[in-house]
Amino acid sequence: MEGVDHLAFERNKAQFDVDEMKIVWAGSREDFELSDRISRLVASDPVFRKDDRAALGRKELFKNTLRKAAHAWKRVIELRLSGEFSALEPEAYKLRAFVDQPAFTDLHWGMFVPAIQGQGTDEQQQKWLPLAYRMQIIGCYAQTELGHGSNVQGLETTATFDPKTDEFVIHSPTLTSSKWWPGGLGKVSTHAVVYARLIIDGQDYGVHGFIVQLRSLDDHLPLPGITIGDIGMKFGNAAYNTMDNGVLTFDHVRIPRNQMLMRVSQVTREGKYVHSNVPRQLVYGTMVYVRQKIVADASVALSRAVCIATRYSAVRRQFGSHNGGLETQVIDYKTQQSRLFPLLASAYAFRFVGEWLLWLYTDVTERLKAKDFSTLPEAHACTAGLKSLTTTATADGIEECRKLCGGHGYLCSSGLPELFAVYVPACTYEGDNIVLLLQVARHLVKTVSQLSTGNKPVGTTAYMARLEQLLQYHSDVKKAEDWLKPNVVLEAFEARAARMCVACAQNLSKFSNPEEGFQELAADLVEAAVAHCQLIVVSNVYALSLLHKHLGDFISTGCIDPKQGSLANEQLRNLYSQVRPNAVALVDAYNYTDHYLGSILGRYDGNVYPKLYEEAWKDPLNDSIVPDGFKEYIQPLLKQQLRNARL
Ligand SMILES: CC/C=C\C/C=C\C/C=C\C/C=C\CC/C=C/C(=O)SCCNC(=O)CCNC(=O)[C@H](O)C(C)(C)COP(=O)(O)OP(=O)(O)OC[C@H]1O[C@@H](n2cnc3c(N)ncnc32)[C@H](O)[C@@H]1OP(=O)(O)O
Ligand SMILES: Cc1cc2nc3c(=O)[nH]c(=O)nc-3n(C[C@H](O)[C@H](O)[C@H](O)COP(=O)(O)OP(=O)(O)OC[C@H]3O[C@@H](n4cnc5c(N)ncnc54)[C@H](O)[C@@H]3O)c2cc1C
Repeated sequence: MEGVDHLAFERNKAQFDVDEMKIVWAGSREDFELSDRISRLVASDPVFRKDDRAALGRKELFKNTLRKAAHAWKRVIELRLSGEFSALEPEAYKLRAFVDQPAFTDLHWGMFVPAIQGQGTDEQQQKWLPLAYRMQIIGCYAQTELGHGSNVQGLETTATFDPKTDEFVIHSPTLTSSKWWPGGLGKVSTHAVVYARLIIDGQDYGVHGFIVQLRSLDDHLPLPGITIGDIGMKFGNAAYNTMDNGVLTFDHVRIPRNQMLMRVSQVTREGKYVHSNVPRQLVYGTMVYVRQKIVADASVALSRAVCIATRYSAVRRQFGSHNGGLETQVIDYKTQQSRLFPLLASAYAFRFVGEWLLWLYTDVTERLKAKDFSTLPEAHACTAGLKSLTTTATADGIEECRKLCGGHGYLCSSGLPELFAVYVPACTYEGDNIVLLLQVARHLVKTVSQLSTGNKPVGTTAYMARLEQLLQYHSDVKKAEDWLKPNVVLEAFEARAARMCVACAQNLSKFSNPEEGFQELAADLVEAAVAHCQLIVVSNVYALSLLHKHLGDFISTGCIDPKQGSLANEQLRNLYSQVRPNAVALVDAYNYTDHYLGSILGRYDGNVYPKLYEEAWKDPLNDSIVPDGFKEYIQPLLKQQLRNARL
């Protein structure tokens, strides 16, 4: 019934202050109040309706996205929201809070602006950023090509310096050098940061970033030498098809020398290449920035799915009725809890590790300003590893939440299919997850190999300094509740990660060619990297469910024995019982509006069945009782069969 809270009985079980937890989840009271204000404004603004997307064709869908993005920008200005979040929050988040679907603004604010901020000189920032902030130009990040994405050093687009005219000639020498995938490129962006091989006097200096105008600011037509378009439909119906991922080729396009991003390296008027004594990898800085953002993004996406699945699991009853009484809530089944509650814990764990990663990123950014590159390897390994870990867990978690909702989870009106389709490319963009884990493995193997040189490991690898102790370690857990002690859990995870890393390093040492060994052992190295990244994220409930899931590692590395493994599982069940009365309150703390969730199963009031039934009739297929095509194709067949039967 309208207005009745069908989940009130669940909310009354909460054993903590939900309003306080809302502040914890938002990060601060100010951020809670601002995000609460924006989400309610968006929910009440008809421009931001989301329930029509499944029925729109690609062109209508895209046009609608442009309309939303323009309206969102106008509202951000009207409400003077610009700059209100913490200094590090670009406009992207305010716009994303309004538009809540992939749009060109993600790349303008999330990559084009940060690339200029991170790799542009002060003069270049002074020239280009005001234009970008006022959206007088719209930018994208054009790095990936048809033939290369993971292998950035394999990019083929060239930027050849012409000393006669003091220009770079940007060119696509091969079909595979076509820029391919950049979001916002296909139909909207007027400019791009283009990654190309710097060529001076025939010498190749590797990949650098260049600001290139793509379209006229008058009529939006492609400039001479530019061929540009959309790469076509992607996975899912609406999903990422609200984004114009594009294809772009250059036919000897000329740009002024001062449009090469020159904070890291410079080219003088005479054509001399100057590489200031900074790591060449700073050219990858934008990717590091977005990877750390993606970790926070994972907690948002996973919490949306968990919110839907938790509320619906409390509403859904199946089996268990005695003497005509109520059937059992599916959230009371231990199997449902063992699948759902670790995801609930993961959403919180990823939220908190995302805050820590933002601190690490901010710290390394400050150090870079002081030419202190000491924590750059740690920042690269942590952003790469946690981006990989959290996006894989979130993509798998959203799919698990769909399954936790049974048949109704497969309806678009559950919100889960769309959430999955929009989210899954996160395992690929900003770095394929396996490629990134191999980066972490390189860092770990290097750390282990340097232990003998007296190089003290720091940061997230500091536990490697206690290698001798960790290699002798065996858990002294005697009873289930011992697994509730944080240090007991932490030591088990440290020992597992250390032993898996050392085993890889020892096996690598058997190869005369280290690169050959690395390739041969890549699968083991990835598992060691996952163990290290999980150690970073570990928190009680999240940790024990991981320990149970990866029990084989813990036992095969000798950290724990089967009995201790079963005690961990027993403790996990006890924890599920403690989470159970708080489950609905824990997802209420995300403070998502029904509009933002876009899910009938996840409605705050739990009024699922009447709304599911009501929604079904809105489907265009129900516009007519007899569907188009029936009389044309099926009825003649039926009548013919009937005639045949009478003969
Ligand atoms: C609102 C939106 C705002 C923000 C985003 C918010 C949320 C997220 C939501 C949505 C995201 C929005 C849109 C997504 C759009 C997607 C965009 C893209 O996909 S952009 C393209 C991304 N492409 C990649 O990630 C490519 C992956 N490949 C690489 O990074 C490199 O090729 C690789 C690191 C794999 C190899 O590089 P290479 O130069 O060959 O180095 P090598 O492996 O030899 O290592 C040499 C040396 O360098 C160190 N190193 C490598 N990378 C880095 C780095 N980034 N930083 C620091 N150091 C690095 C490496 O460790 C090694 O060191 P040692 O020599 O061993 O010491
Ligand atoms: C939705 C979406 C949006 C995107 N937006 C942008 C954008 O705005 N700008 C941009 O520049 N790019 C963008 N990209 C491109 C994206 O960055 C690349 O697709 C990504 O980096 C993966 O590279 P790839 O496609 O070359 O994959 P590949 O590297 O070809 O991966 C294919 C397979 O090879 C494996 N593999 C590759 N190398 C190794 C190795 N050394 N060892 C072991 N296995 C390996 C991978 O694990 C994977 O299984 C986007 C992509 C998507 C899907």
